[in-house]
Amino acid sequence: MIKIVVPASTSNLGPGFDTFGLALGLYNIFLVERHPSYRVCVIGEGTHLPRDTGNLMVMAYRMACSRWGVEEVPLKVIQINRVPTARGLGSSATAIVGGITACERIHNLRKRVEEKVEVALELEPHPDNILPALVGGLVVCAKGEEGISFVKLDFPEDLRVVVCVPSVEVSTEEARRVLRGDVSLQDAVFNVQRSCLLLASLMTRRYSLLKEAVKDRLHQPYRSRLVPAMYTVMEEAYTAGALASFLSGSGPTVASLCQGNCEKVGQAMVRAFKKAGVEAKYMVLQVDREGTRCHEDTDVGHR
Ligand SMILES: Nc1ncnc2c1ncn2[C@@H]1O[C@H](COP(=O)(O)OP(=O)(O)O)[C@@H](O)[C@H]1O
Ligand SMILES: N[C@@H](CCOP(=O)(O)O)C(=O)O
Repeated sequence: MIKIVVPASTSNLGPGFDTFGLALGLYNIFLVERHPSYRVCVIGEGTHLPRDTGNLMVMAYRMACSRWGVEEVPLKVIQINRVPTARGLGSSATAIVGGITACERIHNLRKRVEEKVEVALELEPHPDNILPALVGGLVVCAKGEEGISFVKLDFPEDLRVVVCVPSVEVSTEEARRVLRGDVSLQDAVFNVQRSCLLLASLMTRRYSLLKEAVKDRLHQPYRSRLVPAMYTVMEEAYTAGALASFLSGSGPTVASLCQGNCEKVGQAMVRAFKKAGVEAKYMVLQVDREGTRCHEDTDVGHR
């Protein structure tokens, strides 16, 4: 049996829509072995997920087999999910990366990251969760005619990510539908300035700049109507001592970067959601620096 461990991720980080992704120390585990027919068992988050070839992990496995010219063998998959689904924490990316990695391992292939991303993009058109799930850390990515370009950066060790996960689900598909197809030059410039400022302030540890650097005009304003009290939750996070606060991926989770005050920030965000009538929970997470890892023929413990 092969154990594939894939990290969650928070993407966009405010202004870097479809560009920035950060791997988180929260994991989905996929236990995989050859089997006479496809079988999927889901433990933990997402017990509603398909148990057959309609499961995204299996779809990704089959897609990778077909693109890489190997004959698929049916799999038994046990998913141990810790990443909440449809909350903006890259759950779907874990499934896609899990399936592609399963193909690589079962069929003894060694593929470059770029080759895996190429397959992944057929199932999820934005690379900003796929890449951190694969390689870990803070990833900057760009999709071009020649394929994917990316750089993995060292995220400051002293920062934690406090995620506040509301009980409501928002599918990424729906959260992309509410966006505008065109943007003004002013808004484009606003986001370019802040995306660059965000990277510069993280790389030089100028944390006082982060609050301005995570502002966004391309997606958060439109998504705020899908996420009750979104801006109030961010404001309360700042009042409690957060350095930065933004919508995690397409939401509805709100993520805050903190150097201290993590519990205080988490509790403040939960209270703000509650005031708007929405139950929520928070988690204080480290950044994952390794990305996807595999253990073969191991005695399978629950990480
Ligand atoms: N852990 C998972 N395993 C299998 N399929 C998943 C998983 N997480 C999400 N999916 C599939 O991906 C689809 C899209 O999920 P999405 O709304 O993008 O969630 P997220 O924001 O958590 O990535 C879901 O409808 C579901 O079918
Ligand atoms: N850049 C994408 C990220 C979606 O992430 P998810 O975790 O919500 O699937 C977007 O903003 O749509």
